[in-house]
Amino acid sequence: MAEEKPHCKVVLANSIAKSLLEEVHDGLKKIDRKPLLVGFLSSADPAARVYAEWTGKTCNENGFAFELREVDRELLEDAIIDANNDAKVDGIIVYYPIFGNRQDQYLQQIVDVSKDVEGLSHRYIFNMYQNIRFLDEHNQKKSLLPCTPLAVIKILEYLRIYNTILPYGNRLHGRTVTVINRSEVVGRPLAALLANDGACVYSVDIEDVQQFHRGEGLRKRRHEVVEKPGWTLENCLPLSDVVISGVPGDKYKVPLNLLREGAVCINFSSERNFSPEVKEKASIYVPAIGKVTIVVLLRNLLVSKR
Ligand SMILES: NC(=O)C1=CN([C@@H]2O[C@H](COP(=O)(O)OP(=O)(O)OC[C@H]3O[C@@H](n4cnc5c(N)ncnc54)[C@H](O)[C@@H]3O)[C@@H](O)[C@H]2O)C=CC1
Ligand SMILES: Nc1nc(=O)c2c([nH]1)NC[C@@H]1CN(c3ccc(C(=O)N[C@@H](CCC(=O)O)C(=O)O)cc3)C=[N+]21
Repeated sequence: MAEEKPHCKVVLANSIAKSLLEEVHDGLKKIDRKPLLVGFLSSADPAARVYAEWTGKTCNENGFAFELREVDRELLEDAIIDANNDAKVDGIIVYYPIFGNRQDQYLQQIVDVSKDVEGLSHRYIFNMYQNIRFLDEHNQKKSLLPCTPLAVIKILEYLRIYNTILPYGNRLHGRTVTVINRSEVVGRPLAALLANDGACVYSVDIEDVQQFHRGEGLRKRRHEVVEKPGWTLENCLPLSDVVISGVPGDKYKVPLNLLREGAVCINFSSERNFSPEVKEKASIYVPAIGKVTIVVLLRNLLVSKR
């Protein structure tokens, strides 16, 4: 008998973005004018330009104004300060990499917290790692989460990896997730967020493997990190219900032979980290997430205005 096609469901970012956009449209109705998002492009990275162009398109199609300011990187600091002080500007995003070193982190912190839609201001990142979910003591103002990690979470919610039978904050209890990338903008915050929600997370970078977890019975209030000396993907992948990969460059491929049968695979790299054969083994495959990230950006802008 001929073999049937593999039963992998490929979920595209577009369908997930659509359900989030409805929420954004509802939020827009509650404010009296068209919000203005300003993007600063001083990066030579082609991915940054493409991302900026998509952001503009998504804004225009959904009732936001977007202004792209292309400035020389030496003038960027003052340009950000001007936007901070301009009451007409509701949100600011600065595209990276610019200098590709610690100066980028310095510039990131120049953006006023109230206009930071990317959620990378120190205050937001601190709250995230500490598992503090609100900015005020009355739990009225939500602390923003970094866009790309939050986009991944929205995808996991959409895919029902988050179990809504469990209380909010513990909905990943029992899930094991591998995150391949530990950058300060995506991989490390993502591992922390998933672990704060109850998952056992293996965070893999080019050097080593770390485990992020709230401990047996989720007794801890926030995640702890332990080194896994000698561990590699060979140890993590066979244990993982979900594999999230974001390795830059077109050389890298996740070793599919190590994947658990029926794993959920998500790629956030600009390049495909999973070869097409992933569909032979995965139950769900999400090949790219950029469109969701942009909608989360708009959602963050609205949340910060509340
Ligand atoms: N879809 C989206 O919304 C977004 C996508 N990206 C994309 O994600 C990718 C990563 O971006 P960043 O985190 O900013 O990059 P980065 O260069 O700062 O970090 C790369 C990470 O991957 C790890 N890595 C590299 N080679 C590896 C290997 N062979 N095995 C295991 N780990 C390895 C590094 O150790 C590091 O932790 C890029 O392609 C970028 O364009 C970035 C931001 C948002
Ligand atoms: N401040 C800042 N924040 C960023 O988030 C940021 C940045 N700077 N600089 C540039 C990188 C790059 N980046 C991507 C966005 C979407 C896709 C992506 O996955 N896009 C398509 C995939 C395209 C394809 O089909 O190959 C999609 O989701 O449909 C990739 C990469 C965000 N970045």
